[in-house]
Amino acid sequence: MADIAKEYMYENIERIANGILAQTKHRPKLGIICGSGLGALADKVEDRTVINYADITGFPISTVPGHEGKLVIGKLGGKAVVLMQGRAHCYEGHPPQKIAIPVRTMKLMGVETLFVTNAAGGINRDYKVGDIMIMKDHINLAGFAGINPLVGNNDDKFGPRFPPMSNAYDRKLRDLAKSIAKEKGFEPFVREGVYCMMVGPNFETVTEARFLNIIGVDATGMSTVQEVLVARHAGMRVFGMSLITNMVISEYDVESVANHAEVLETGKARSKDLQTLVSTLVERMDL
Ligand SMILES: O=P(O)(O)O[C@H]1O[C@H](CO)[C@@H](O)[C@H]1O
Ligand SMILES: Nc1nc2[nH]cnc2c(=O)[nH]1
Repeated sequence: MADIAKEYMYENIERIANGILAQTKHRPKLGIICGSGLGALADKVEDRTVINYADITGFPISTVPGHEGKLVIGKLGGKAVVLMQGRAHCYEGHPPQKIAIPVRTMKLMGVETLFVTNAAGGINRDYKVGDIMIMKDHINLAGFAGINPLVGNNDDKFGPRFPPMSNAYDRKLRDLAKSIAKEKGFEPFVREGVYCMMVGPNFETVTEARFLNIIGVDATGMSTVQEVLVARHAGMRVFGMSLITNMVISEYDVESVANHAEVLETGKARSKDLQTLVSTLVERMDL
């Protein structure tokens, strides 16, 4: 089996993690990854240290609008957090093992729980643009094609060779999020469902949309799953939310098409509610 490239090795990730910790007084146990257009949550982080990904040697950089590329470390809901304002994606040319770097860095910084958020296209026909989907499970469709960050030599220091994935999304956190949604009057637009990762960067064809619907997918995107695989491999607790920024077109000959500008617009429109959900969850969860 091929050796792991130096940049993905434990010692390198440890170096990155220690370098970040040396720049902040905070010792976060919670990590949050903000998806397309959802980085405004960083404005709620107090007493913060901000580091550009570009200044962290070895960190994957995002080239996509709506992904600021900043690591924000500080206090949210009274708890120390490390928040990623934007993420890198495989379709930008990063190998999946590179997508693993930020999650493993957080783990070696002491993070035990990871929140992931993303913008996603609605596949479930009952969903509407602006709905927030609590992630119950995922399908790693990219993994079916061999794109999986856990492929290659396994370093047991990161986690076991064969990690289970049947309970990837923490049930207690999902229940807490649902009860907060009820209390805040968000129930009409908060769902729970299954996310599927496509590699992208193209949006889906009509037949792909129909296929995803048939196999039980509720929403689809081009990220998140790889981060969750790495986090669960490392024994981290995971919670995820998708903002439905558009409905994936599942009828032939429809004139309108999916586009990233619409994704960012919806992000802006619903981002306050998403921020409220996340920050209240952070405030109330055990860490
Ligand atoms: O998953 P996030 O990073 O939120 O972004 C989603 O939005 C972009 C497409 O508009 C893709 O990058 C897709 O994955
Ligand atoms: N694959 C995919 N990713 C998205 N991200 C936001 N919207 C979409 C979508 O419709 N499809």
